[in-house]
Amino acid sequence: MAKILISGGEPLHGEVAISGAKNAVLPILAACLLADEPVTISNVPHLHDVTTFIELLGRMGVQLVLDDRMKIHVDPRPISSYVAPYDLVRTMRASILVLGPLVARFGEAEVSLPGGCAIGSRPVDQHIRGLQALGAEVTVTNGYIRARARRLKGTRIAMDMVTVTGTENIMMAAALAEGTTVIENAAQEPEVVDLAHCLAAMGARIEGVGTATLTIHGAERLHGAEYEVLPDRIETGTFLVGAAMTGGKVRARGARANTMDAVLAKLEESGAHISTGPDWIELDMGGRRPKAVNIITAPYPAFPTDMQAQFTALNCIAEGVGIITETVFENRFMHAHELQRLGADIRLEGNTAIIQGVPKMSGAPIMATDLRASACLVLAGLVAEGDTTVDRVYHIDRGYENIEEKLGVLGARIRRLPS
Ligand SMILES: CC(=O)N[C@H]1[C@@H](OP(=O)(O)OP(=O)(O)OC[C@H]2O[C@@H](n3ccc(=O)[nH]c3=O)[C@H](O)[C@@H]2O)O[C@H](CO)[C@@H](O)[C@@H]1O
Ligand SMILES: C=C(OP(=O)(O)O)C(=O)O
Repeated sequence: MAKILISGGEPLHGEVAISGAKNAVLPILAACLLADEPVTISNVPHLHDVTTFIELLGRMGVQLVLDDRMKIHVDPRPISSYVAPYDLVRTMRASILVLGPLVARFGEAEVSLPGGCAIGSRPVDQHIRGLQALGAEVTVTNGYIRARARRLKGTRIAMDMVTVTGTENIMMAAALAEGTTVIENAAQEPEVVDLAHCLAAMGARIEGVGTATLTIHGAERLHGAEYEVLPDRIETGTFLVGAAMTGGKVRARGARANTMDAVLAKLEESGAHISTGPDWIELDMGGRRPKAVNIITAPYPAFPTDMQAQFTALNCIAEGVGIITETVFENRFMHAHELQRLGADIRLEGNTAIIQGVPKMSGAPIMATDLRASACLVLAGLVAEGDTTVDRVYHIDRGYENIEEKLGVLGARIRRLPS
């Protein structure tokens, strides 16, 4: 298994190009199933999850052509199968996103239940309930969700909790339903907004985009479109935290500050100077050690759970005590034990981590357990004295494009050790 080796101690300096957002491109790829013409998506990040989604659509018979500028041309017309099999779904939960589009456009879908993962149990009951409310007949047998419908019918759906992919699945299904659907308690994440904009480019009519109430007027058909995926706010945040932890100065190019208010506020609170432009964010730490920050994760626009691990790493070497409470997933502190191996002082109490910053950590072999945990461990390696090797880095490749190259350009001493 490939590992990443980091020799800590170098501050990050320079400019880094931000890739398209994983959590936007995956639902947008699923949305292509709704169109009756080809869709072209640009700013597609080179990620393992994207490759998996391409494989999933390809197995269904969808024609995908990737050009060298990270554009994908998706032609859904040759589709011949409506199945998302277990072997792909188990490696990428986002495969559940094909459920709504398949049943809305083709009247049937068979998608493996994703099951739990390292960060929590992650049920999909809201996806199923939403589709049932739209009139689909849904059964769950032998580990598969099977959904059928002649034509979905618009209705009012109040989600029990804010769910990102749940909102996306229902929004996509409703885009081809008969009549109007209202989703209450909808997720407001920028990636949900990006999907709504893509659907609009395909001819969907959606009101309330970016709010907790979405009104979707179902269309008879959705047509082809060209759409550019928004920049990844979590990748951006990860590099900025790296700069803050190492006392450096980094400009994230192709980043959108207006999707990152909660994260940028916490970085400022930690002592960073932040400046922004229409498509860039610069963080200058001026060689200072960060101050500890308290964080409570919650759905957008509050602080994102996908940045929790990175700020846990920051608090480890910060001045003072930082308290981090995770409210979205029940088991998202697996990185804490690995950080302790580097010398971090972390006490876990249920869904809260109490972190007493230490002046220095020391390198050690550590193991990644999930995507953001691996990013957090790499960040910790940047400041730990000596060598840190992060094992199981396949997790990081799910959501970060060339992370070691990008950090290398910023001055980090980092390289991938082949398996
Ligand atoms: C591909 C993608 O976009 N992934 C993101 C998405 O995941 P994902 O969409 O899977 O996460 P959700 O927003 O659905 O999960 C939020 C909470 O709701 C619970 N829940 C969700 C659905 C459901 O039917 N029943 C239920 O109980 C989950 O277990 C979790 O506790 O949003 C998460 C929360 O911002 C992010 O961490 C993930 O990076
Ligand atoms: C949890 C994440 O992704 P996924 O929902 O794809 O597992 C993430 O991006 O941090």
